[in-house]
Formats: sequence, structure tokens, C-alpha cells
Amino acid sequence: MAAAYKRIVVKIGSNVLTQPNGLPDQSRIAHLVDQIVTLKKQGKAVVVISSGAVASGRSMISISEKHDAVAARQLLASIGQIKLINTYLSLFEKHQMLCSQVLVTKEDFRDRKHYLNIKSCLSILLKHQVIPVVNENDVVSVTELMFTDNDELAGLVASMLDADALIILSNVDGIYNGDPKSPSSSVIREIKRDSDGISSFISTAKSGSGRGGMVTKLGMAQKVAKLGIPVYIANGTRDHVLTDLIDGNVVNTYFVPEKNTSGKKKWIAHSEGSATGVVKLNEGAAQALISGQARSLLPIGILDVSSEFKKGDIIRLVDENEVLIGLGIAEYGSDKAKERIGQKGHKPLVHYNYFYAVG
Ligand SMILES: Nc1ncnc2c1ncn2[C@@H]1O[C@H](COP(=O)(O)OP(=O)(O)O)[C@@H](O)[C@H]1O
Ligand SMILES: N[C@@H](CCC(=O)OP(=O)(O)O)C(=O)O
Repeated sequence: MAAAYKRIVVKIGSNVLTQPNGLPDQSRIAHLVDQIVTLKKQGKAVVVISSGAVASGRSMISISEKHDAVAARQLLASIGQIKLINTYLSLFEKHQMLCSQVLVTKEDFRDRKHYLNIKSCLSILLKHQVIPVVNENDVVSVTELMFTDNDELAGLVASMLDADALIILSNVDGIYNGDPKSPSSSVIREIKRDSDGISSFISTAKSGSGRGGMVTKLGMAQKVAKLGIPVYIANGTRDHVLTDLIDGNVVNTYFVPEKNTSGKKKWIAHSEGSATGVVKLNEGAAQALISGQARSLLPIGILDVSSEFKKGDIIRLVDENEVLIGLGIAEYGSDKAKERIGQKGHKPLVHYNYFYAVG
């Protein structure tokens, strides 16, 4: 099955690219590039989401403790990203292949127009057989404007490109059912929508230079699988991991995909940050929307419209207890929605084609 994938997003964590002493691991990067080249030669399009700018920078300059953490990260990423991308460039050039640098911030995905701009940028690169090497632009992304980590960015890119698979390479074989270092723990081989209790196995411990840890990997992987894309977490420090994974020969955690969803739903799923309005639903409407059936939100199910929005905006739909149940595109603005609260006979505020249930 995996051998049939045509478009693959590969996320490489900082720890995969860094030696225990913090210096970039040139031979590992070279080995990963070799494997990506093999996949390219099999006719697959590959997009790389590569962390490692800060870790690379750390190997090049020492900075005193007195600088604040944000400024230090900017300095390290600014120096390190150029080093990192140069490493990729020279390695791909040895195989007569072109890679490119795509640096993004959360802001670049803030609305549909910006989202489509990035999508068309990646599409033209792929059309020209270029391997995009994407990273967050850490020099300008600070604090609340940042992605949680590159796992979030990778999930967004895989969804945006409707990838056939997302492969997350970290420094562990997958998600363990306990402490990964304990001999009594083993890798959970398959995670489905109804797999319970996985998060209880995950500690907030991170590897040396990682940012989000396994918690964000799990959340993101479940979301992407729910949108219809298979996700794999595997060990990027193992030899031949990418090619073996595609051939089905390596230990990993596999997230079973659900039914594939439309491009617009995938965009909505990743747009919570750009939602404007909040609409509160009664129990019946909330249940109907999360039932998994094709149900639209009619005004009769609305209890309250608590902030302004325009037609076409992404809005948050919450239940009676203010718990977020989903995101949707508003078919009309908040003024009309307020006038129609609790009334029959009006068109839906959110059509089911443009609703994404968060649970
Ligand atoms: N149950 C678990 N299974 C696997 N890894 C876990 C688990 N709980 C916590 N972790 C930690 O998550 C780390 C990987 O996340 P992270 O440090 O963000 O890596 P990356 O740099 O690849 O993004 C592992 O090195 C491990 O220490
Ligand atoms: N953008 C940062 C990486 C942030 C990040 O998410 O790191 P990781 O958890 O190792 O994937 C960098 O290039 O250093």
C-alpha cells in the first residue's frame, strides 16, 4: 500500500539532524537525502519539513545567558537556517536534484487567500521536480505568532497538499505504551480513531532539542488521519528508515486514516487560529452536528451569537457549556444570524460541507 504513495510529506525533527553533542549530524542528513532521492526516483513527490535551524546555529556561536530566550532563538535560527539549507542544497546537488527553501510563519496561513498562496508555491515547486525544504521562519515568528512546533506545520502542509502520507521522523521508533527507555515498553503499532488512553502513555519529556514533544505529535497525527491522510511516526536515526517504511519493513506507529475529506474541510480543520465569531448551540443542534451525519447548522439550533463575523468567515461553534464542538464557514454574517436565533425557515448558518467537528 505505502509503495503506491505518490505524494509524501516527511517531517524531520531537530534530534534526528543533531548529534548528541549538539552539532549537526552531516552523515545522517546525507543518508536521509539519499533516501529521499530514492523515493524521487520511484516517481514520488516529496516535501520535507525540516527542523534544525536553532540546533545548527547553536553549533556555530556561543551566546551569553543574559540575552532573552526569544532573541537568542532568533540569533541561532538566523545563523543556523542558512547552514542547514546549504547542507541540503549541496547534498541534493550531488544527485543532480534541486531543493528549495520555504520559510513560513503562522500568519502566512491566516486566511484562505494566504493559505492558497502557499499551496500554489508548493505546487509549482513539485511540478518542477524540486524538493521543498520547509521550516518555520524562526527569525520573525515569536511567541504567540509561532506554530506549536514543526509537527503542527507538517500536519498543515500534508493536509494542504492532500498528501498520500505524512511521515514524522523523530528519535524514537514510534509512540510507546510507557517510557520509551523502559525495556517493558513497546511501540504501539496502530492507532485508530477509537483507540483509547494513548495520551496517558505520553510524558511531557522532550528529546534534547525538540520543541513540542510527543504530545503535539499525537494530537496532530490524529487530526491529519481524521482528515483522511495516513500518518507514520518512525525513527529517523535508523538506517534506511524512509525506504524501509515505504516497503513496510520498519517498526513505527501508524495512524489509520478515516474517509478522505475535501480540500476546504482540511483548510477549516487547521483554521481555528483565524476564526472570528463564536456561536453557541443548543443540545439538539450540537448532537446533530457531531453525529457524523450530513447535518447543517440551522438557526433554530442557535442559542447565542457572541461576536461579530462576516459571510465567509470561519466561526467557532460551541455547546451550551462553551465547549468547542467544531469550526465552520459562515453562510451569512453575525447581524443576520442574531436576527434569526431560534427561528425556523432560514437557510443554514453553516452547511455540513463546510463544517469540521473537532472531537
Ligand atoms: N510514550 C512515548 N513514546 C515515545 N516518545 C515519547 C513518549 N512520551 C514522551 N516521549 C518523548 O517524545 C520525544 C520526541 O519528541 P520531540 O522531542 O518533540 O522530538 P522531535 O525533535 O523529533 O520533534 C521522545 O524523544 C521521547 O522522549
Ligand atoms: N523551527 C525550529 C524547530 C522547531 C521544532 O518544532 O523542532 P522539533 O520539535 O525538533 O521538530 C528549528 O528549525 O530549529
